Amino acid sequence: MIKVGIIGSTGYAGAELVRILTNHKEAEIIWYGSRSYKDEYYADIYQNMFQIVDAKCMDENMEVLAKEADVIFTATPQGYCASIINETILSNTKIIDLSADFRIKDVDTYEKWYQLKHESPDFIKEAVYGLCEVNRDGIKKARLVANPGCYPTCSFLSIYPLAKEGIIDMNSLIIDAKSGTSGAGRGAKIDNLFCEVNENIKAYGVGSHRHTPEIEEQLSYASNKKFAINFTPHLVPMNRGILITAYGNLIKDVTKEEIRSIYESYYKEEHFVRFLKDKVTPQTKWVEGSNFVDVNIEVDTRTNRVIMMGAMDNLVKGAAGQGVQNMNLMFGLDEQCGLDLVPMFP
Ligand SMILES: NC(=O)C1=CN([C@@H]2O[C@H](COP(=O)(O)OP(=O)(O)OC[C@H]3O[C@@H](n4cnc5c(N)ncnc54)[C@H](OP(=O)(O)O)[C@@H]3O)[C@@H](O)[C@H]2O)C=CC1
Ligand SMILES: CC(=O)N[C@@H](CCC(=O)OP(=O)(O)O)C(=O)O
Repeated sequence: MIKVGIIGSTGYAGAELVRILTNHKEAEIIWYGSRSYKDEYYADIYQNMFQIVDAKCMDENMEVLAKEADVIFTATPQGYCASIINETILSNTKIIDLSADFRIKDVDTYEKWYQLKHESPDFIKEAVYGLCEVNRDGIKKARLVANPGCYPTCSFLSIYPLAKEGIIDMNSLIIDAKSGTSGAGRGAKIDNLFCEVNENIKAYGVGSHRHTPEIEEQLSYASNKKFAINFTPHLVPMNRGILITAYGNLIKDVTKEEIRSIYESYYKEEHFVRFLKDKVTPQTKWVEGSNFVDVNIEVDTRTNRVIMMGAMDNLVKGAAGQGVQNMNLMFGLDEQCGLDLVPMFP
């Protein structure tokens, strides 16, 4: 059994880790980390876990936890993981960080976009970006995995085959993204109050969202080019889900059928990426509660652009599910272990 500690187990991403790992046959949660609910029963905070989880929350003590746990998930705000990590911890356990602390290789870029001083820049080089579909071999050997961001995961997997094949002008890329409010976490914020979100839709972080450099960096590795994109997220009145619609100018003379066969060849072995049938547009409801990313494309011959679409559950493939997928790889398990989550509908 893999012994798992979760720091931030009372947040939305942490709670989703608890939900998934509770059903994982090879893993056992030994530490429900929380500062605010120390010594309280986890199931008193999340009553959906009544008679399922019979454990109390514990304040984090990384030195002790690192000795007891085989892997620690940090489902904590930006800056936390970088503030606690050290060689002693990493020589005792593995870390899967759900925050952005180790996703961006250039420390100045991280500090500029996150407005935070990075407290452990020495570990950035070692961290493996935990996008299993592209970094499988590195993840298997990693001690520290930077779990990708939710918008970057959905954006990247929707665009990756065309970036890799050099079929679109990367500088022409525009990503329009939408997210449910669980993406903003459980902390009380005026922007996420019912009256602010319900019956409403708005763009935010326009031209300045912190996921922009993460998407650019990962797509630059795929395309082998440096470029700048437009990325505009929107907050929509639903609990879960991310929808991406991306636009790029075609720079090769290819047909839609050829593009479809490229996607099919990239994703035919990828269990969690479902390339949909022609004309079927991805929907957040079709992936809710699951680790799937649904992807499709359309070619607009009138404008010579390809339109790339993706849908995903931000808390599963966008956070906890991807984290567990990484854990499975790091411990030599079947990548799908514990992730046979059938999407719920309606
Ligand atoms: N929500 C989402 O869809 C996604 C989230 N993520 C990332 O996952 C991480 C957690 O996000 P999310 O669950 O949404 O956030 P929440 O605000 O819902 O949860 C944050 C958790 O961190 C704990 N916490 C807060 N401050 C500290 C601190 N200083 N030290 C230790 N623990 C702290 C809180 O618990 P307590 O006060 O009980 O200790 C809480 O459990 C973030 O880095 C986020 O960017 C990534 C992808 C998607
Ligand atoms: C709706 C909403 O507010 N979403 C969050 C992104 C989700 C998240 O937690 O960011 P990471 O994936 O980088 O961890 C935001 O825009 O900041």
